[in-house]
Amino acid sequence: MGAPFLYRQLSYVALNVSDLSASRAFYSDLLGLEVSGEQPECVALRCDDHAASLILYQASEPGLRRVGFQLAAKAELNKARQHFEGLNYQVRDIPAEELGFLRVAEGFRVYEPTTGVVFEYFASVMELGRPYQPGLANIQRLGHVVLRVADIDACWAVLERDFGLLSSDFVEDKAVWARCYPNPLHHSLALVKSAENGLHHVNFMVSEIDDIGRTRNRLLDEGVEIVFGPGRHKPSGSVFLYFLDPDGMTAEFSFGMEEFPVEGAREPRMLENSASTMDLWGGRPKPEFSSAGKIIGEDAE
Ligand SMILES: CC(C)c1ccc(C(=O)O)c(O)c1O
Ligand SMILES: [Fe+2]
Repeated sequence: MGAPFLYRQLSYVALNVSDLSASRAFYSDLLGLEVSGEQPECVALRCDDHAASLILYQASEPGLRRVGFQLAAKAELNKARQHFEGLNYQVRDIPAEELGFLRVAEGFRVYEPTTGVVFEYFASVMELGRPYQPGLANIQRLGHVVLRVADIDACWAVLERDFGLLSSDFVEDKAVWARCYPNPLHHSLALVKSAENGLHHVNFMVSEIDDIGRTRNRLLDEGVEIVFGPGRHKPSGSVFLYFLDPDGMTAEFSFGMEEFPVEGAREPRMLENSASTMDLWGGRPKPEFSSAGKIIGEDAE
């Protein structure tokens, strides 16, 4: 069956944070994202020419609030809406009072039923006049978001069937890396089997391998905890570094990623469930790796 609607890209990730000014400082002053919008209870930051790559909301508990996907065209947004309505999903318009801050023309939100993650869809999002200027690190773009999921088979069945994601690789009963067709990136979203649902990590892609090493040293100097890496992932081939944000949520910088053609893409590979699939260089994550961040469900927003 063909794709139910066409994606463009993972546009932004929204996190709840327990201390907005500490997280704002971490993502802007330490990582190099640029503050692109601010309200009393939330801050938008960007790492490309669009208005927001990461949105931070002051809240009592840290966690994943929402993921925002840009679709390929307005016609695809209409198609997606009809698709979800046809499947009896509750489709909610983005509230009018939020459109200005998000700088999107229109869109809607749906809940992924197995995890409660809010998916937001829009087609038209504002590009800012002044290009994003990488500062501390050459961040290219928001890369991907990964979820911890208790029932990985059920979650993947829904994401593939209803949300139109394609698998690029998987480890049976352990992980799925998924792309949003026809975006070429190996994955924009991934699932890792865990005891309970939650945020696993948010990834930012850098354009120079030196940014991985330099970031490691800069973050160590600033007392930030590195929890895994530097290393190289087998699935996408990227070189990675994971570290903790002020709430203990995990962020990743990565360099390089396999890209898929629109037509004639290779089949998803079934990869071995082994430490070297996650790090070909033989590293091991610390226990704090991907341990913080709940999924903020419908009632909490
Ligand atoms: C360890 C995590 C789940 C992981 C594994 C592989 C890749 C990749 O191939 O790019 C990741 O980005 C990950 O975050
Ligand atoms: Fe990742």
